[in-house]
Amino acid sequence: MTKETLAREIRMETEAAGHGAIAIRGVGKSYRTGKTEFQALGNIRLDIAANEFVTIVGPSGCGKSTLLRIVAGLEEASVGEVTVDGVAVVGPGADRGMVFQGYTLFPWLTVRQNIEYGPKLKGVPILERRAVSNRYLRITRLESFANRFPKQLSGGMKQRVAIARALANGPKVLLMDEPFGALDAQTKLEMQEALLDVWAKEKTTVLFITHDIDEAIFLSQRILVMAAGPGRMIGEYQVALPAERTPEVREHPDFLKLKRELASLLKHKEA
Ligand SMILES: Nc1ncnc2c1ncn2[C@@H]1O[C@H](COP(=O)(O)OP(=O)(O)OP(=O)(O)O)[C@@H](O)[C@H]1O
Repeated sequence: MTKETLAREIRMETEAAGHGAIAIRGVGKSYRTGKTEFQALGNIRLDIAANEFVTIVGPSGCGKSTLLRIVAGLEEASVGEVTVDGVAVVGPGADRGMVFQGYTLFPWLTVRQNIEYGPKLKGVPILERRAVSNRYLRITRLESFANRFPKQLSGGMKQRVAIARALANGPKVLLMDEPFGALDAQTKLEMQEALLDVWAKEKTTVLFITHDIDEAIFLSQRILVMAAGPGRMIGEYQVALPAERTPEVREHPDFLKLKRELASLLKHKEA
């Protein structure tokens, strides 16, 4: 190996390692209502590697959304710090794309205009913007709907536009809070496969929240279980399933075993 090749490999590895790595360091969050203080999150410590797909599950009210909003920079931690590639999060940023439940599309803009909205705000020239929207229309299989308005789309399509719009900003991290919670069962399965496809192509880091254990196992490389009082991590599971998640993976003995373990842990916590 020549010196140049070695230098290039080291550079590539360093760049890959520094692309969307999240560090959550001693994060806590308290809310004050009148004289009472409520601790929504305890002392959360968590490292998410660049390009990792991590899902958080846990009972309602355990602080999943609060944690995600802190990583997004939409809410401030009471204590502790979050960094992305070593840079402290102090507010929302284009390095972190967000997709939430429900469709936060601009109803007065077409699908293409919704996708190009972020790049346009950043002053990306029209031809470049067009190339970006073409890429994400293709990846999310929405090419023939580019000129439709959101109200002319199905729920699954709208959610695909929301994902395409988040990706069009070139985020290193995709933060998803129950993005498929409102979809019917069949569309949800299609969206899960579409998301894995996008993730494989775009190499973003994904932090995903869901109530659906099947969804968590199907999508993730790692699953974290949270409990309330105050919100904290009580379990961590590596998902040892084939990297390529075909529908058959749902019948895999390891899938079913993990499903039973997670269900039992969550049931115990909610009792
Ligand atoms: N702005 C706020 N003011 C006061 N309390 C809040 C606020 N936001 C969240 N909480 C409380 O913090 C706790 C965690 O809320 P959070 O929405 O993070 O839970 P969650 O795990 O995402 O729940 P769900 O699964 O139902 O969405 C809850 O008890 C909630 O009532």
